[in-house]
Amino acid sequence: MKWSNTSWNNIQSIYDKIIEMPFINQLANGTLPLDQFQFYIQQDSIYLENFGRALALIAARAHEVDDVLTYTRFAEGAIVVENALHESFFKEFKISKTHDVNPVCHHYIHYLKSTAALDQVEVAMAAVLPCFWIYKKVGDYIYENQSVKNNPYQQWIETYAGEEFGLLVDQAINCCDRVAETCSDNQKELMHKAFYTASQLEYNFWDSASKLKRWEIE
Ligand SMILES: Cc1ncc(CN)c(N)n1
Repeated sequence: MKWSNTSWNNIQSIYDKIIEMPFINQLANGTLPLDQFQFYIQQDSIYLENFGRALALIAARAHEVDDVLTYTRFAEGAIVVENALHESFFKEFKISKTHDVNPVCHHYIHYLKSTAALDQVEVAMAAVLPCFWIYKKVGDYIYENQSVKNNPYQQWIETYAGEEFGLLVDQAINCCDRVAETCSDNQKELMHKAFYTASQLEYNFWDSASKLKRWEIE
């Protein structure tokens, strides 16, 4: 079995919980409270910049030149393309920029950057994979189960359900499968663990937005 199939099987229960989350269901039917979406986009904008930095670190450390280019493009995509979408959300939903990073976003971005800087590069590739793959699956799930017209969050849905994003996701999955072939069983296990941890963080990221979760002490 491919590394990616085993890894997805390991996180299937997390994914099942994600698509049952009120945040995801309300995003799908357009009823997500505005303050939750605003909070999510504020944190996600911080997340994307740092996700881009983690991807650039992976690019610098990749063994194959093709992977250097691929992860450089991923980094550019996270900062330029996805963040451009956020810029339009900032205007449309009257969101103000913030530098206040909430606890989950803080944990997630520092987990990705430290993994990208210090762990084996194959493990870092596995750690960033849920950011692609889970968003694609969630985007597709929402797109296929849409029941409303004029959903205010339609642009978000179309970004992640779109073909363009799907091609990037396939590249990220294929890269992990290819590098996993060069790894020992122990290293592959570390890749699985990184994929699992980042998937837990994806769940927690949405959960923290639905609870508008800030630091207990500010
Ligand atoms: C937290 C998070 N994870 C993933 C994505 C999709 N790149 C995102 N925008 N935000």
